[in-house]
Amino acid sequence: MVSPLHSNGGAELQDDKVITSFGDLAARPDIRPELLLKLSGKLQTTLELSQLMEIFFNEIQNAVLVDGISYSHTASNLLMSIGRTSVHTASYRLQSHKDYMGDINFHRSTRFREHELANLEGLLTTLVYPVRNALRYHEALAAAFRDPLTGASNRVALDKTLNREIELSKRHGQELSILMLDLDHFKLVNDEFGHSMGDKVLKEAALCMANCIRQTDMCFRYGGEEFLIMLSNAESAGALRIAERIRQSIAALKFDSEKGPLQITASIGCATMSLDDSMETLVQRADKSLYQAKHLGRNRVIADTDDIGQITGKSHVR
Ligand SMILES: Nc1nc2c(ncn2[C@@H]2O[C@H](COP(=O)(O)OP(=O)(O)OP(=O)(O)O)[C@@H](O)[C@H]2O)c(=O)[nH]1
Repeated sequence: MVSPLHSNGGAELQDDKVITSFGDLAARPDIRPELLLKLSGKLQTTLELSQLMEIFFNEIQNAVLVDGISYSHTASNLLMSIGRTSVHTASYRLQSHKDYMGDINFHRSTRFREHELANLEGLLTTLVYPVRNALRYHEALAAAFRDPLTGASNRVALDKTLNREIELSKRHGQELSILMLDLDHFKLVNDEFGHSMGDKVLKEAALCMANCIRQTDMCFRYGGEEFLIMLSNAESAGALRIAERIRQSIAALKFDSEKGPLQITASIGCATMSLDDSMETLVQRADKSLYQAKHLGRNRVIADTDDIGQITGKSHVR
């Protein structure tokens, strides 16, 4: 089902003219079945949403000229646009039974005529099932890269992402830092408060990390109670500030249980990329700093700030 949200909206409507390059609109036939068939066939060739939208955008030009298309599905964090935006917009919601499948906007510098809107609606019906399949594919992919307990990205995602980010940072001469974080004495939480409290603590701690970093940064569950946080565009002083913010916000968490209140702490090791770093050496240095933080008494941040891989023992605690 395709539901129109509104059409030709916006404060800047300029005219109501039929665009001349479209020829004689009155004589133009409605969408031919062959076009729908061809479009449907092409839309079945991919499960990538961006490719679907690109195919759709290119193919519909044969029936209705549009300057651009934008598509969004907020719950899946999907937002994409093809072509350019313009003052006139026709907006539709894609829905299959009760499944919401996103909003699509058509943009054009001239107003859409009624029969063009009817044509767009006809064309949109070919998009509904391909978009539904693409969304399912996207969800499956996202789930494969996410740790189900904490919602943080998993190790599979880490290998892909951190390697790429290191390469990009080197190419663009940008700083990159990582934090290795380990919850302190976490075994005691499980042993004294039970495994489900342990799980709750892990979830809340992961939320703290997510809330302390930028959208371009990423948090990965590295192992049981160990996390790796990738800070793009962050030099060592910035990374230390973020690490300290995370440490404090985890230390401020309060949990209630039948066995009484519970508070936890975390130890964090920081490492900032140098030009000869690989993913392995960068992680190793952060890990060494983390080890040092544990060794020095936990609940602290230690940075490996030099280029030769020695731990400086720099501690920033409270
Ligand atoms: N509840 C819960 N516990 C987990 C999970 N993954 C790992 N753990 C537990 O985390 C604990 C980690 O214990 P240790 O490696 O000894 O570390 P620690 O007690 O935090 O001690 P330090 O790191 O030295 O401060 C183990 O008891 C694991 O069973 C999980 O998904 N849920």
